[in-house]
Amino acid sequence: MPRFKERAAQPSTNALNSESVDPDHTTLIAKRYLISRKLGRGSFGTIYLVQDIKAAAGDRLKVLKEIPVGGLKPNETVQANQEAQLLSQLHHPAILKFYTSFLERDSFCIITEYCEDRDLDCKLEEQRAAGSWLLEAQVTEWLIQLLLGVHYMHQRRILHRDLKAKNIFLKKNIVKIGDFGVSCLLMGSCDLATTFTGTPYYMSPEALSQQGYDAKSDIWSLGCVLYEMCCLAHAFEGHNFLSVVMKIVEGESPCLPERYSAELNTLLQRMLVKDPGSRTSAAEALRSKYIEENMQSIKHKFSSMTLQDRTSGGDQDAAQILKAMQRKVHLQTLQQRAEVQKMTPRERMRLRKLQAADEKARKLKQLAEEKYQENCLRMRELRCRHFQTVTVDVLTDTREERAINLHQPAPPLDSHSAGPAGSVGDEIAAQLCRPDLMESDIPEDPLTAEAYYYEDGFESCSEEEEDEMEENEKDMKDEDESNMEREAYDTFSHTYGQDGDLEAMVWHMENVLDSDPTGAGAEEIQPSPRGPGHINTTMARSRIQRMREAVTQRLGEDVFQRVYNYLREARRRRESELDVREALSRMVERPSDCFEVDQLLYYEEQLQEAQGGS
Ligand SMILES: Nc1ncnc2c1ncn2[C@@H]1O[C@H](COP(=O)(O)OP(=O)(O)OP(=O)(O)O)[C@@H](O)[C@H]1O
Repeated sequence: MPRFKERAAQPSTNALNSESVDPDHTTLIAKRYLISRKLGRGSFGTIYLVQDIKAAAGDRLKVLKEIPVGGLKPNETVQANQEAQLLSQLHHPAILKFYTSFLERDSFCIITEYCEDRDLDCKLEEQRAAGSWLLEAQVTEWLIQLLLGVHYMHQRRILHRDLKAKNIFLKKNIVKIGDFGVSCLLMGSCDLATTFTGTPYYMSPEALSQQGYDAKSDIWSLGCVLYEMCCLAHAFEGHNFLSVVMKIVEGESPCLPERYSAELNTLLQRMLVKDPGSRTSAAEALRSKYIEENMQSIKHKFSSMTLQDRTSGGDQDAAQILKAMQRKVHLQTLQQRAEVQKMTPRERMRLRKLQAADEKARKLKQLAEEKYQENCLRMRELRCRHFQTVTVDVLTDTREERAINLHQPAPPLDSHSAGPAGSVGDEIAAQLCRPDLMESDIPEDPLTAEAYYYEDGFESCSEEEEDEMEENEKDMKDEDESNMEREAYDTFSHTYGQDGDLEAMVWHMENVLDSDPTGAGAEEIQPSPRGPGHINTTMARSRIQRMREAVTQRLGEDVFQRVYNYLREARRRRESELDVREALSRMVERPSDCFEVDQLLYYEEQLQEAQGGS
């Protein structure tokens, strides 16, 4: 029984069960997310629009994907959290931002960016309904963004496994691929992820014939999306699950209609090559002449759009200057980066240590300055108060007492604090200030504080430590690059809001266009095959259960059971597609409605096999 139904029975305690459960929208999830409304239901869980009350204004709308997981084992949770941590560190304008994930009341929750313009599937449906086509310029613009996003993820060894129009979102005409890397995170085992998350129409021949899944399989799916953008229909259609599978594995790849250029069609053919070894990669596709030429013009278009936005209602010169400054900062960063890359690992490590020391010294100096100012203020106050006391004493004390007060200064504390001819007030103030100094151990003088840190901290790094650190050099370099990307992305998105995506896209296009044209160093790293991995049968079962419920609802309990029993036997007897279609048309009005029953049987078979093999 899925969680949602269980939850509906106890509305007062759950915010995640339906649109109406939390009418006041007052229940906080994970202490920061307020449900605004339900967006839809997917094959794994339900999607909600939420308000992140801890986010900055203007950045509050996010999406919560709630996936019922039942009793996940602790090791499954740990693995999911590690994967989630990795995904949250990725930043690309064409990749739907994955913020975080957590477990809440037996549900695995994922928080992502919200795309108000819905998904590509909806967009294509609108075109179909209006009887119109997408212009090639629009198709190419989206395709380039998709290739950039896929290339970025493949370089980081992350596969999608379920690329389809429904997983591509639109935000102010920028496309964003959702659920990248999420299938493995949910399924625990990547093999099982391919089987249970892939959508048949987009699955590659090698994935369907169980010959493995790699980066090229994602490219096949992207080819299917390209075809769909041009023809508003699936690249491989069929009346039932098996006929679609047969067309993908054995049939001819379709061509684009003549209203699209031969170059775009050639690219499609390269993406739909049956043999994954001969199929194009995202990096190769991005280096093709057709894509490069279009990328140049899209880059100029995006650059001028951001410039225009900033100039509307503002000073054009200022925007030009801002743009030039941005470019300069970008170039300086690249230049500095190039210089750093020329250094030996040891030099780079020293530079890093110096930079870290500089930063700490700067902070200490700032702290010392603040303390210094604070002490000066307190000294002035004390002097002032003492002066008042002395004045009062002068009026009230006896003559002898006055003599002690005025002519016998207190013994100096030490040469440092007493001062050459310190007055009584100075001495008392010094005495009172001293405990502060001893307490913090930070020299009062800002310059001394700076030197103090270098003496104390920097030299304490031994050569052995340096050697050890050198081993981590590559990891740190990768981290640096990823930090740079994140900083660039954060700067773009925080400074320019929606424009940030355009700016970031231009930045990524420039990187691809400026990269070595021979392709050296641009090779995509094949995603690392994971070990056998445990099989998250809970997720697979939950996926099957949800599918069964959805089909039963559509066909009705009785019809579903009849179709299910018939298809199971027919598949076992290997009946021909024609016989199956005829038999199904006697049971239901539209045999195509049984597509998912077929798929369900396939899933059940796969799960049984996986369990037997695990
Ligand atoms: N980040 C998002 N921004 C806006 N709408 C979203 C977002 N994520 C999902 N949706 C919407 O929520 C609904 C369900 O989405 P979800 O991705 O779970 O299901 P799906 O794509 O239909 O199926 P599957 O689970 O097989 O991918 C869809 O209508 C989708 O457009």
